[in-house]
Amino acid sequence: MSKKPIIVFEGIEGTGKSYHIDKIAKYLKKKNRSFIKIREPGGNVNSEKIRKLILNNNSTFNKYTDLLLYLSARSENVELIRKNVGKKIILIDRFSDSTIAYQHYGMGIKIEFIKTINDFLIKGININFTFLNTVSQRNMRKRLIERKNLNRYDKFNHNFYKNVQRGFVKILKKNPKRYMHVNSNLDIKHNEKIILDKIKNLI
Ligand SMILES: Nc1ncnc2c1ncn2[C@@H]1O[C@H](COP(=O)(O)OP(=O)(O)OP(=O)(O)O)[C@@H](O)[C@H]1O
Ligand SMILES: Cc1cn([C@H]2C[C@H](O)[C@@H](COP(=O)(O)O)O2)c(=O)[nH]c1=O
Repeated sequence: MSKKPIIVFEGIEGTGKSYHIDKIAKYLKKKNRSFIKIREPGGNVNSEKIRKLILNNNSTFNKYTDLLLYLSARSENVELIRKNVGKKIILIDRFSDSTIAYQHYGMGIKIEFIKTINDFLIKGININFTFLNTVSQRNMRKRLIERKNLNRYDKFNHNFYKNVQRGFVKILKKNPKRYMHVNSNLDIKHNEKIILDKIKNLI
C-alpha cells in the first residue's frame, strides 16, 4: 500500500527548499498522487496575512513578537494538516525546526519556551521525514543577490545565518534517521535526483 507521509524541507535562505518542493509537487501531480503543499509562515489565507506582517521590511517587532507570530501562523495551519494526515501526502516548506533554528539558535530565545507552545499547537502531528538543505555563506549571498526583493529575514548578518545553520545540523544529529542532509553547494540536478529517489522510497 502506498504511504502518505508528512515531509518537511528545512534550511537557511537560498538552499533550494522551494525549488525542490516544486519539483516534487510536479512529480506527484504527474503520478496522480494526492498531496497538499504548505509553506511556513503562510500556507493559507490567515497565515499568509501573518507572513506579510512578519517579513515586511518596515516591521520592527522584537524577537518574542516574531516567535509568537510564527507560532500563530503555524496555529492557522495545524487544522489543515490534521485534516489531511494519512489521506494525502503533505509537503511543508519549513516547520518547527525553523522555529528552533532561527528563534533559539539564531536569536537566543529559551528552547523550553518555544517547545512548550509549539508542542501544544502541533500535538498529534508527527513529521515523517525532513530534508535539511545546507549552503556555504558565499553561495547563499550569491543566490540572495540575484533576488528582486529581499524581505526582513533575508538581511541578517553572516553570524546569524551561521548560528541558524549550525542549529539545524544539531537538530538533525539528535535524530539522524529522520533526516537527509542535502548539500546545496553541489549540483542542483544531482540533489534533485537524490531527493526524488528518497521521496519514491517514502511514498
Ligand atoms: N545547487 C543548488 N541547490 C539549490 N539551489 C540552487 C543551486 N544552485 C543554484 N540554485 C538556485 O538558488 C535558488 C534557491 O532559491 P529557493 O527559493 O529554492 O531557496 P529557498 O531555500 O526556498 O529560499 P528561502 O528560504 O529564502 O525562500 C534557486 O533560484 C536555485 O535555482
Ligand atoms: C517557519 C519559520 C520561519 N522563519 C524564518 C525563516 C525565513 O527567514 C523566513 C521565511 O521566509 P521563506 O522565504 O519562506 O524562507 O522566516 C523563522 O524565523 N521561524 C519560523 O518558525
